[in-house]
This record gives sequence, C-alpha cells and structure tokens, in this order.
Amino acid sequence: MIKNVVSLVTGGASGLGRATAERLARQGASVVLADLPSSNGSEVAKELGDKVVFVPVDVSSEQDVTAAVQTAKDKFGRLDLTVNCAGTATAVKTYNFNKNVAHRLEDFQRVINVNTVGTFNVIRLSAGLMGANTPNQDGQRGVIVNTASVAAFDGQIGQAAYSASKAAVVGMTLPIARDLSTQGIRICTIAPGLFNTPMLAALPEKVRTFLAKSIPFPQRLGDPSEYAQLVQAIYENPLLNGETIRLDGALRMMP
Ligand SMILES: CC(=O)CC(=O)SCCNC(=O)CCNC(=O)[C@H](O)C(C)(C)COP(=O)(O)OP(=O)(O)OC[C@H]1O[C@@H](n2cnc3c(N)ncnc32)[C@H](O)[C@@H]1OP(=O)(O)O
Ligand SMILES: NC(=O)C1=CN([C@@H]2O[C@H](COP(=O)(O)OP(=O)(O)OC[C@H]3O[C@@H](n4cnc5c(N)ncnc54)[C@H](O)[C@@H]3O)[C@@H](O)[C@H]2O)C=CC1
Repeated sequence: MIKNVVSLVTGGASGLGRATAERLARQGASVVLADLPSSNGSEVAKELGDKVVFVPVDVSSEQDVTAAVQTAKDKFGRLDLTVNCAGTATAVKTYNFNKNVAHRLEDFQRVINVNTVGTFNVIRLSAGLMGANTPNQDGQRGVIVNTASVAAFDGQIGQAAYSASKAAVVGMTLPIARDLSTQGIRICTIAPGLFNTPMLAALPEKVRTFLAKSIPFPQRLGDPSEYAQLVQAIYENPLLNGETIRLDGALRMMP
C-alpha cells in the first residue's frame, strides 16, 4: 500500500525521520524530505534515490513549509502522507536554586515554537493539498502522523519546556482529527519512548544507561526502524484516527 504514496517527512535528515524516509523510499513511495538548511538532508536524499527530494525547511516558517508542500505538488502531483518528525529538546530546571537562575524564557519559547507551532504549521498546510486528492473507496484523502514523546505524559526533571511542547501535540490530535474528518484526512500521534538517535545521544551516558534499564521489555533503546514500522501501520489501518500511541516497551519515566 506504500508503493506510489507521496509523502512529506520533516526532520527527515536524521533519526526517526530519516528511518521513516528510508522505509517509505524502499517501498516505492516518493518523499519530500524536509529539514533545516544546516542539516545533511541533501546527502541523505541523494542516498535514498530518485524519488526523494530534499527541501530546506524550518518547520516554524510559513514560507518554508509552503514551499515544501508546493514541491510535493510540483514534483509528484499530490500529497498522501505527512510525517512530522522535526523536533528539538532542552534540559533545564524551572529554577536552578544552586545557581539562583530561572529557566530562560527564550529557551522555553524556542522549544514550543519548533515542536508545537512547527508541527501545527506542517499539519495545516499539508491538509490543504491533501484535501484536493481524489478520495479512495473509503473516502480517505490523506494521513498525518505526528511525533510527541512519552515526556508528554511523564516528563523528567528539566523537561518542562519539552514536555509542554509534546503534550500540546497530543492535545491537538483529536480536535484536528475532528476538523479534518469532513475531507477524509486521518491524523495520529506516536509517543516514542527511548530511541537510538542523535537526539538521545546528546544525553549524558549515565542518564541514557539509567533510562534504558528502566524499560520493562524489551530492555533496550528502540531502533528508529521500529518507529518507521508504526508509521506504515498507521497509514495502512483505516480505522486509526485521533489517537496517540505510545511506542515505548512499557516505559514510565522516573522523575
Ligand atoms: C527525547 C525524548 O523524547 C525521550 C525522553 O524524554 S528521554 C528523557 C530525557 N530526560 C532528560 O533529558 C532529563 C533532563 N534532566 C537533566 O538532564 C538534569 O536533571 C538537569 C540537567 C536538568 C538537571 O540536573 P541537576 O539536578 O542540575 O543535576 P546534575 O548535577 O546535572 O546531576 C546530578 C546527578 O544526577 C544525574 N541525573 C540527572 N538527571 C538524571 C536523570 N533524569 N536520570 C538519571 N540520572 C540523572 C546526573 O548524571 C548527575 O550524576 P553525577 O552527580 O554522578 O554526575
Ligand atoms: N530519540 C528519542 O528517543 C525520541 C525522540 N522523540 C521525538 O522524535 C522526533 C525525532 O527525534 P530524533 O530523530 O530522535 O532526533 P534527531 O535530532 O536525530 O532528528 C531531528 C531532526 O529534526 C530536525 N529539526 C530540528 N529543528 C527543526 C526545524 N525547526 N525545522 C526543520 N527541521 C528541524 C533536525 O535537523 C534533525 O534532523 C523529535 O520530535 C523528538 O522530539 C520523541 C521521543 C523519544
């Protein structure tokens, strides 16, 4: 079912987005791979073949995302699947009493701007192009998959900004499913646990080991291909809509 699908994958140059672009391309889908101009998206797109096109995008920019959606239309004629993987994290306490310093407001705003505003920006502009599709026999015109995090539910010390930004993605999932239902566009959110990507590699080794040991089963970091597998399952199952799915080996993060 993935063959001939036209997709847009944000954050496609690295980690979960890259694995998703790879899986889609391998099965014959076309991919608009959107990532920051500073990323290696251009090289990744070349590696993945002719049907993968890199577009430099900051997901929080209306102009950039409009250009990415337009690329899907110009190069491939339509848009069937959008996967929001672009994201950023920070780890700072709300108030550090040892240093007598408050969490910088700009850091909080930056994380919300990319993870929440950026995700919504991509959703709203993708929906416009998907709405022009001819519906399938079930009335479906398109599918959107977002990426939250288990931190939306059990954020740790230092995760106020990140957790808030991801909880907002969880929160927007049902109302957007309702908004887009008239056009037959489905939307689901994946809340990953701990995946072996460059983002997680930024955590101190001690924290990573501690976190991995706290996963009930399987007691290891997730492989990005396992995230991509769920994206495909969501695309292929017509009844999945308005839901957030934890993909975490039953992890519940400690404070
Ligand atoms: C990416 C996802 O979507 C999935 C996830 O959410 S993965 C979970 C991500 N979790 C985080 O990012 C945790 C964020 N928090 C932190 O990094 C830190 O708590 C903080 C930097 C915000 C503050 O740390 P702090 O209280 O000032 O203490 P700090 O001096 O840094 O650390 C004290 C000790 O506790 C450890 N520690 C801190 N946070 C820890 C945690 N969450 N788990 C285990 N150990 C931790 C430190 O490694 C350190 O150990 P040592 O003294 O032996 O070096
Ligand atoms: N790795 C993990 O364990 C988990 C990751 N997540 C989420 O999954 C998503 C993907 O994360 P990873 O692949 O791990 O991280 P990553 O850091 O490997 O990849 C993120 C990609 O997003 C891009 N990006 C960042 N800001 C952007 C912006 N403003 N516009 C366009 N692209 C931007 C980066 O350039 C990068 O290529 C993120 O939303 C992250 O919060 C959630 C839970 C766990």
